Amino acid sequence: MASDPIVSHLSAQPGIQKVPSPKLTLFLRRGFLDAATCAALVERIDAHRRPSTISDPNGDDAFRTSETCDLSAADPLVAAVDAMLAAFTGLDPAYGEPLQGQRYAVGQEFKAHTDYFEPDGVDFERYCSVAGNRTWTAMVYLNEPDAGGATRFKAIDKTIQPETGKLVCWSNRRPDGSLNPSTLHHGMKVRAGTKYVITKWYRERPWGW
Ligand SMILES: O=C(O)CCC(=O)C(=O)O
Ligand SMILES: [Fe+2]
Repeated sequence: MASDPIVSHLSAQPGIQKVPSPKLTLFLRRGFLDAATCAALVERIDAHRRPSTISDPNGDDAFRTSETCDLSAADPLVAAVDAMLAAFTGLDPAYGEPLQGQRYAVGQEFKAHTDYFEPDGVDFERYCSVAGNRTWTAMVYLNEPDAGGATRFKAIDKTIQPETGKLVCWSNRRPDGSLNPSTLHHGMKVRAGTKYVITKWYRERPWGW
């Protein structure tokens, strides 16, 4: 099979680490953002947060208990970070959803989920009719909570610890293009301190704004 150009692009980036797994295409890059940029993003998240939501509600009101911040693309810092993510991943910025921040206080989490939308889910049309499903996820930890808050990929038994500025990115699809359930991941409960991340999701087609 022809190699995925995004995987080739990512593999060539300085400082990149590929997590060895036949099940999942997952990369890490420590120090992707510097501490000052992370701190500036944390300030924005603190100022503009709202309760996080989920698609395809499953009856568990405690499934995602964090708060979310829609970061403004008109903010030069946000635009610069967005451009860095596109350049680093090789993904077309036109295919990206608006950058979001997530904040987890003690006890908050995002239980095991996949970032793609289930094609047979009630919310599929609503979220995917224009831009298609999510292809790649890029996430950057903005700080280090005092305890807890790791991201766990159960299917490959890999737990990633938050570290200021560390980028995690993965394909939500298998090499043949099918949705990959092995991307199941859990933003684990923060036990002490507060956790901040930014998340960027890319789609199959342009986002449309
Ligand atoms: O906070 C984390 O570690 C994971 C966040 C996540 O999976 C998401 O926002 O989709
Ligand atoms: Fe996720």
